[in-house]
Amino acid sequence: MNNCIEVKHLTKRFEYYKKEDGVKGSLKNFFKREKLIKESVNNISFNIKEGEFVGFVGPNGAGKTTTLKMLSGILYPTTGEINVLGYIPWERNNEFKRQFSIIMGQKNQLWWDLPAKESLYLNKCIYGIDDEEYKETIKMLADLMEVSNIMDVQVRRLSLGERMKLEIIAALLHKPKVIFLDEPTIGLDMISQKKIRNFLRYYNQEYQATILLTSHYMKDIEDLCSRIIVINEGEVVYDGKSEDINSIYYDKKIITLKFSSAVDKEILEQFGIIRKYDECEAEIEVNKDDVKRLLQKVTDTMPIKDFGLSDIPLEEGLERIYERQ
Ligand SMILES: Nc1ncnc2c1ncn2[C@@H]1O[C@H](COP(=O)(O)OP(=O)(O)OP(=O)(O)O)[C@@H](O)[C@H]1O
Repeated sequence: MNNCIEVKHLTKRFEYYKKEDGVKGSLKNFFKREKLIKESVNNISFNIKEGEFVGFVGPNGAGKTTTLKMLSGILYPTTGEINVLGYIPWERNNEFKRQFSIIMGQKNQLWWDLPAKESLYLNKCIYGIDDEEYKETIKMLADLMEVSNIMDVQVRRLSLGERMKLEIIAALLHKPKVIFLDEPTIGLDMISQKKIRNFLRYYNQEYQATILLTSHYMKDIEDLCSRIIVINEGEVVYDGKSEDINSIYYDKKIITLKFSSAVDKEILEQFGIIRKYDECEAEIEVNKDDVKRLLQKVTDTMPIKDFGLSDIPLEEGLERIYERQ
């Protein structure tokens, strides 16, 4: 498959001035300003193939949004090259604009005082979508997101989740081939997050859309992205399969136990590493091969009310990657 996004040695350096406190400080700044430089993105390179769904993760301030803004042409890079669908994003070619979308969970594109359907209609006109196609697409997207009944409601009256679903519909009306998603599920409840995840999965598969997703919710990344690019302090520190992030833990599992009466921590320690303990509840890290034998022993000898088995959370592998830097 062809590369749809190519990034080579991309760097973004922001220059700004130190602001001193108070009136005296402002006066001083007026005559002599101290220039500061922030290297938000530092020499990153990666390629993304057509139809890939890639997670772009990193701690706060790592450079994710800055990169997405450069990929969509909102910001110029300081140095480096970007090619998206054969276009240089900051040249803002009209053909390019018709083929991508950027959705930012913290920014609105819908008009606050109008019903959502009017903002959607505005996008129809901007993108020159014909009437029949518009009707069909709106119906299909609104049904999938279950928002047909709120199209007439003024945007300011909608809940955060409802608004986000409509923001996504507005951004996808022109059926973009490339989508940059910056925290689309931020602040949403679990049900809305799941609905949006299902929708994005469907859209990616149905239209072979290429999607680059940033999210601090690891469930979004785990559920949707087979590849993850990790950025930290402006540098790419991992680019590979999501499942390999926790490869160091490949032989580990977590057993969660709930007891009907208190169990001593010392007794549990013989089974593995205690990750959490609270008299009637415990989480123990164990070797995969021992799970069956340990569960048998635990159920035979302890007042078990409930138990569960899970993998080591993705966050832990990511933390190790951040710390390694
Ligand atoms: N216009 C600007 N001027 C100066 N510094 C900036 C500017 N925009 C961003 N930065 C800095 O660049 C760094 C990267 O910011 P960016 O928004 O890309 O991070 P992020 O990875 O998206 O973080 P978060 O997860 O918190 O959204 C931050 O330290 C930020 O303060």
